[in-house]
Amino acid sequence: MTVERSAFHVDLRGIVDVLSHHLYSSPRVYLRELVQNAVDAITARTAEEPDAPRRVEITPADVSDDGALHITDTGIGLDENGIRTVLATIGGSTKRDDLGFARESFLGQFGIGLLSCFLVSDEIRLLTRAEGRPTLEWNGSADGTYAVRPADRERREVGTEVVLAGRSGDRGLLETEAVLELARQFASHLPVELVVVTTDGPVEVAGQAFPWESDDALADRCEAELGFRPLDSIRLSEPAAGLDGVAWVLPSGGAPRGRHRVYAKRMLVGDSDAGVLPEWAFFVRTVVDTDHLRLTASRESLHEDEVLEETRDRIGAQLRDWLLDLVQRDPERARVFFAEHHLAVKAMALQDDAMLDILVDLFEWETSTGRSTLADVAQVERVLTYVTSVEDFHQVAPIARAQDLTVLNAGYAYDDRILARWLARQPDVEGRHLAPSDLTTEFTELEPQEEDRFAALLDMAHQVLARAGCRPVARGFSPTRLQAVLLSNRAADQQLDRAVVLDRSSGPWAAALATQDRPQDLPTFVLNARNPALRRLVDLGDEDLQRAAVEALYAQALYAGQHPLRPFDSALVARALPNLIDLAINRTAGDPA
Ligand SMILES: Nc1ncnc2c1ncn2[C@@H]1O[C@H](COP(=O)(O)OP(=O)(O)OP(=O)(O)O)[C@@H](O)[C@H]1O
Repeated sequence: MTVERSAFHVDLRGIVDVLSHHLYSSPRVYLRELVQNAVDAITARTAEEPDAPRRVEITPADVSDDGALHITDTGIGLDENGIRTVLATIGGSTKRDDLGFARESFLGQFGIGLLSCFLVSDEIRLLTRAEGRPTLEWNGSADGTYAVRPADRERREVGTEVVLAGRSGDRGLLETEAVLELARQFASHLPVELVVVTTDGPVEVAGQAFPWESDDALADRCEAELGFRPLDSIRLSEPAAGLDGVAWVLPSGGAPRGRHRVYAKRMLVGDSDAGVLPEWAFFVRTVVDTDHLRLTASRESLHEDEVLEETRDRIGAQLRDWLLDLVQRDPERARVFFAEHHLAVKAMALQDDAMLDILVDLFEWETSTGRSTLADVAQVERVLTYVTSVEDFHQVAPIARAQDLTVLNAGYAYDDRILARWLARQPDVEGRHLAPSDLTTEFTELEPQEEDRFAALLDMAHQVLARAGCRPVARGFSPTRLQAVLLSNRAADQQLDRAVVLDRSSGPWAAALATQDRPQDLPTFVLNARNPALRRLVDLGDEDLQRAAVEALYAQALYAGQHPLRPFDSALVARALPNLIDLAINRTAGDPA
């Protein structure tokens, strides 16, 4: 039996629906697709006829006589055979070679771009004339039908005109304001003459130079294009990807400013970095143009392949080289860069030894004895003691400081991995990871008699610190010269309340106590009942002095643990020491007020 083969029927509405909802991010892309087809047609024509005009003209729907958008080009045009092969076939394109590979010189290749016009219009009319041929009209409808016939009027010039009638009540994207905005966004760097006809006359849109092609200073161009003054401008070039560009270093590491601009053959791809940058390079904003990197079918991003991966690595190397050079050339600016962008530098240092060396020499880490570079710490300490969480650092810093021990805070992103990498390369330095319990296990409960002795001071602390959101308690701990510490809730629970919690978890009151609200998130302010000065303060019973002292002790505990200050804390820290000094002077002068 012979099997009859049939052609697929295509539900064009279904395809347009897929395009609009799953391929393109917005119907706005219709204009980019039309301009891109016009430019490709001009490229094809000028390959054979170098002196042919290179002109595209767009007449928005609100300006034209017939209320439709017109886009006219001086490109190669299509003959009847061309129309029937490419415009009658979804996926048909003249921009692939005989083996089906995309031709380098064209922006298009997939044979679907024209369909994006159905996102804004139910009908596409195309009038086209190839060299030495009559003008033909192709009429495509969103219901999936099309017709080809000789045009009513002959085009004078070789080229193509596409006409979009739009949809009634929904022509906004075809009108002047949107057309100008879209043309400027996508096409301002295209190497053709592109004119938008407006009621005020023609507006020239394309032909603009990229920042690296113009005579303006790159920093000025950054301000004009992306809206910030960069810390530095880095020229990027990667011939294998036909890539040229500039990376502008953000002046601060805070909220992202400006967006990237990635162009392919001078047409805007999008405002993400499109995979051109390594993920650690979040300290730059780039404008790049690539000739060889492949686009995805939506043309809104670059195709992730080996060439893109290699390009990303090379661009990463260029950014690293810039920083290595900056350190030599302008150490002060390098320092500013480090202060703002240390996260990015740390991410780089994880992959790159030269960057790690720079980080070790320049980056100042938080330690219990002040800020210090790893290189400086290593000069005095053979054993590098560190903690791997910021919270742990707040717990151990005051105690370590009281014992003259330098503990490094490796609690921020990448820190522990960087330390491990660095230590692995330092035969003379040993790393010691410190758990808070290694330093702070000895908070002992007070005897009942001692508790009574401290009760009044604790009452005072409750009053003074009511708005500080902490729980004052008195315990005995070492070293005795440390007067008070502020422990976060987690550490406090682990170290102070274990006995209490155990008590509560058994016995007749256990169930009731288990449900009783405890101030779970409050840090604990622990006064050291063994400290001689505190014992005297308690015994003096001088309320004014106790109040001033409690504030100063709390301020000192905040500072020693390098806790972040909330508004209440800042106000308290600002007044605590002056109050104490006033009090001391008044007392010495014999004025008890
Ligand atoms: N302005 C034009 N001048 C000449 N030919 C055109 C024009 N517009 C479209 N064509 C022809 O129609 C074909 C299909 O266009 P379409 O935009 O759908 O796909 P493409 O540009 O080939 O690929 P892509 O989907 O990547 O854009 C093109 O390959 C080209 O041959």
